Amino acid sequence: MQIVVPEFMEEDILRAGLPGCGITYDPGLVERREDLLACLGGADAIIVRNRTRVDAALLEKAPKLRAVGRLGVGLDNIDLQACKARGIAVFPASGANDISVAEYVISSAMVLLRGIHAMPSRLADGDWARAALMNGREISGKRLGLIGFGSIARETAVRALALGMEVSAFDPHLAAEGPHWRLKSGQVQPEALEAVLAGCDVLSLHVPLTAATRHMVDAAALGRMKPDAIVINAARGGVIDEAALAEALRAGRLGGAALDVFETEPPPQADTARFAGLGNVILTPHIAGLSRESNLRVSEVTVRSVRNHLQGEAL
Ligand SMILES: O=C(O)[C@H](O)COP(=O)(O)O
Repeated sequence: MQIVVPEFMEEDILRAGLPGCGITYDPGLVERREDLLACLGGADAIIVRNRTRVDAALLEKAPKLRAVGRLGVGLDNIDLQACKARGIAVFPASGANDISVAEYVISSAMVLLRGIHAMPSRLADGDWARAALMNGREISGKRLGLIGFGSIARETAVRALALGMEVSAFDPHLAAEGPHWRLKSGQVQPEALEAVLAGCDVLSLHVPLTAATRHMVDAAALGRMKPDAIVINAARGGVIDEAALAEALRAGRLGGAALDVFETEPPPQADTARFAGLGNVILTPHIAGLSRESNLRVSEVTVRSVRNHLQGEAL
C-alpha cells in the first residue's frame, strides 16, 4: 500500500502505524504542487493538513486513492463532493485538537482582558507602565459568546464556566432544548446570533468556513458588540471580515482581538499591516490546534483511521 504525506506530522507515528506500507513523507511537498501530483499515481491514501488542496485536479492524478486523512478538523481544503463521487473516504482528526484550541481561546481571552501581552517588551524598554494596566479585567463574571457549539466550542465552554464565566452560544444546527447545553462545569445558554453578539464580553468563533459562514462576522455584526468586547478567531479566517475588524479596533469600537487564522495563509503583508501598532491584538500563525500533546493525538488518530480503512477494504 502506498501512502503520501505532503505536510508535517509525527513521522514516527506514521511509520509505526502503517507497517509494510510504502510511505512518501515529505513535509515540503505541499509547496511543490507539480511534484506532489506526480507522485500520486500509485497512492492508496494521502494524509494532509490544511494547505494541500485535495481538489478535482489532484484526485485525477490519484486513480487508486481510497482515503484522505486530515491532520485537523477543518475540511475547507478538501473537495468532499468529488471524494464522495469517487468513493474516497475522508477522515478528519475529530476531537484530537479540541483541548489545544480551547486553551488557546481561554488564555488569549485572559491575557487580552488584562492587557498583559505587550508588557514584557515595554518593561524591557524601561517602561514601568503600571498605571496603563491597572484597569485590566478579570475573566470571572464575564460572558463568553460562542458562534458554533461543536466539540471545540464545548471544551472552551467547560473551561470558561469553571473560571466563573457565563456562556451563551449560537448554533442553528442544535435544538434549543436538550442535554447538549448542560456541561460538566455548568449550563450554556442557547441564544440567537444577535443576542450572543450584543451580550458577550468575549466572542469566540467555532464554525467551519462555508458559503454560509463567510464574513458572518462583518462590520454590522461587530457594530452590535460591546465597545470593550474581545474577539477571538481560531476557526477559519474567512469567517470574520478582517478589514472590518481592524477598522473597529483602530476606531476603539472593540476591546481587543486574537486571530490565529487568516483569509489567506500565510497572509500577505498588506493584510497583517492592518493591525500594525494596535496594542490590543494577538496574531498567531494558525497554531491554536497545535501543541506537543495534540500533535501526537492528531497523528495517532489519523494514522489509525487510514489504516483501518485500507485494511478493511483489503479484507
Ligand atoms: O482544522 C484544524 O483542526 C486546524 O486548522 C489545525 O489543523 P491543521 O494545522 O492541519 O490545519
